[in-house]
Formats: sequence, structure tokens, C-alpha cells
Amino acid sequence: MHEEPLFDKLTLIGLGLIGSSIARAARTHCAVRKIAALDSSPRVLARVRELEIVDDASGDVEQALGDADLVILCAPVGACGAIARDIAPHLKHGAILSDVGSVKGSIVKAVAPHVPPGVRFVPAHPLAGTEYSGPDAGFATLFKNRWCLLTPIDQAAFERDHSNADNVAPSLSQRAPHAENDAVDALAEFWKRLGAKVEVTTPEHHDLALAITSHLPHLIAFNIVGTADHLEKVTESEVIKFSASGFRDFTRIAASDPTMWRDVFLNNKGAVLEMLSRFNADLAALQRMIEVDDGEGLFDLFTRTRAIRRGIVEQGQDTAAPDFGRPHEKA
Ligand SMILES: NC(=O)c1ccc[n+]([C@@H]2O[C@H](COP(=O)([O-])OP(=O)(O)OC[C@H]3O[C@@H](n4cnc5c(N)ncnc54)[C@H](O)[C@@H]3O)[C@@H](O)[C@H]2O)c1
Ligand SMILES: O=C(O)C(=O)C[C@]1(C(=O)O)C=C[C@@H](O)C=C1
Repeated sequence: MHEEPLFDKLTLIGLGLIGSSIARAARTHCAVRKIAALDSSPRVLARVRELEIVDDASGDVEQALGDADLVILCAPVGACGAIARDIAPHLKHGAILSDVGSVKGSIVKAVAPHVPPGVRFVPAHPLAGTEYSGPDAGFATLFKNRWCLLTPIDQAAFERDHSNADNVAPSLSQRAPHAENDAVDALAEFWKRLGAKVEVTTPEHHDLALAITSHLPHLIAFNIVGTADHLEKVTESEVIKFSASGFRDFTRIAASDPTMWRDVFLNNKGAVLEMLSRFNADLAALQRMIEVDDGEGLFDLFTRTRAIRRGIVEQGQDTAAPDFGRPHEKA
């Protein structure tokens, strides 16, 4: 039981899987007094009204943003810059602006230039999700015991560095340097209230780490399911028919939202390509081990990878149940 809401009013922009999960979790944990929703899709807003997960889903921009203390962009990464530009005139002095984008460097570049003086921008990324999208896919416990990374920036330094850039409004480069620590602390408390564990890092470090832990695994899943799809044309229905195997687990990841993942790869190009070239080198080494019958090498590698899985389970980041807890009858 929590005594006091942390913010008076939260406004979420983009009410899909993540935005609607934040709305549900914020309600469940009394993290805010009121929640407003904005979304470019009238169909999504209508569904949010039916689901009754926010207080205001009228779509009225001034009403949603004018008195919001915390505004979180929950739209695809590629849309966040334009949204920031459009909402900037409506943000109240003292508000915290954040986001949940899966890439941080490009979000900072796209959003920071539009942040008005007096608004504190704290980028964030909850490391929690599923392969489903839309307001019906969200649930209140999505963030429980999952990490949320905050990647605060020195807004004043950002503006000094970019003061000659075309896309920085002149008024922004006159912002008085000020510590944004309060906003970081307040946002960290918000995510903790929703059940997440919070860590602070830089946008660059975030993008490198997530390239290997999230973006590359998705790329591999998209690729292997794509290759199987090409084979399907040769083997008729066997890929689907016999997919109660390792392949099936790739298909879950490969079913993830196409818009979201297009934006992730186009916006974290450098780090993903770097990880991909390391992956290709390791794959070539693995190929060689098979070619030269290096059983010891294969065994050593698989022993190390098995230990990594155990570590993830031990840290409570996944279930220890065999086959991800899918029901299996014991004979
Ligand atoms: N899905 C995941 O596993 C996951 C996990 C963590 C973070 N994220 C990040 O969260 C963000 C949202 O992902 P999601 O899975 O909730 O997507 P989603 O497709 O479920 O929802 C996105 C919502 O944003 C709306 N939208 C799109 N463009 C908009 C615009 N210009 N203005 C207002 N609304 C707009 C869409 O109509 C939709 O309702 C993305 O940036 C993604 O990278 C996703
Ligand atoms: O579990 C899944 O379906 C996810 O893909 C979630 C996942 C991830 O890679 O862990 C996907 C992208 C996000 O930015 C964060 C979380």
C-alpha cells in the first residue's frame, strides 16, 4: 500500500503495449493522481476509452498536456522527434519529459533539440515487453522485477554542442545550465513504484549493451524465420508442421512489431552492425569447428552458454521451468 501519488498528472503519448502497461501499472500502484492519453490513431484512443485505463482519452492536446507533470513518449522510436516538436509548446514549465524507446542515442538527438527551457528531459527504457502490440496487449505487471535504464543527458551541454545545428531552436541554446538530478530521481521513483529495478547509464552504453542483448537476438530470429520461410517453399509445410522444436522459440521473437523493429535497426545502426560483425566472426569459428570435427571446442562453447542461461534464471530474469513453462504431461 502506497501513501501518496508521486505525480499529480501523467500524460502518455502512444497507448500500445508499453503505454497501456504504464497506464495500468500506474493505476495499480497509485503512482499518479490522473492519467491522460494521446495517440495518433483514433482507433487506439477509442479502445483506450473502452478499456477505461486512463482518465482522459479525449485526444485534446492542450487538455492532455497543459497541466501534465510527467509526459512519457511511448510511440515507435522513429516518431519521437516529430512528437517532441509538436508537443513542445504545450508542455508546462517544470514538467518532466521522458520516453521508453528501445534506442537512446537517436532519441536524444531527435528529442533534445525540441525540449523547451524549464522542461527536464530524462530518456528511459524499460527492458520488458512481449511480441504483442496495441492497448489490449498491455498488462499491469509487465515491469515487475524488470530493469528500467535511465540515460540522463546534460541538456545544457547538449545545446552548447549543437547550438549551430539547424534543428536547435535559438532560445534553447540560451538555457541556463542546471542539474537535472531531481528529475532523474523522480523518474527513478516512478519506475520503482511500477515494480521495476532502475539503473542509470549513458545513451551510448545503453545502445551498445542493448545491441547484443536485445537487437541482435531479434535480428537473428527475423533472419532464421525468414530463411525457413524461403525453405518452406521447397519443403511444403514441414517447417510449420515440425516446429515444436528450437525453431518455435525464434518464431515468438520474430512475430514482434514490424514498425518498432524497423525503427530500432535504423536508429541503432552503428552498434548493431558492430555486434553483427562480431557475431559473423564467431559464427565462422563455429562453422570451422564443425568442419574440422572440433568436438572439444563445441562442447566448451555450449557449456559456457548453458551457464549464461543459468545465470539469467538465478537473477530472476526468467523462469526456471523447462521449455519456458509450457505444459508437458508427465507419463
Ligand atoms: N514492445 C516491446 O517489447 C518494447 C519494450 C520496451 C520498449 N519499447 C519501446 O516502446 C515504444 C512503443 O512500443 P510498443 O510495443 O508499445 O508499440 P505499439 O505498437 O504497441 O504502440 C505504439 C503506439 O504509438 C502510437 N503512435 C505511433 N506514432 C505516433 C505518433 N506520431 N503520435 C502518437 N502516437 C503514435 C500507435 O498508434 C500505437 O498506439 C517503442 O519506442 C519501443 O521501441 C517496446
Ligand atoms: O520479450 C520480448 O518479447 C522482448 O523482445 C522484449 C524486449 C527484449 O528484447 O528483451 C524487446 C525490446 C525492448 O526494447 C525491450 C524488451
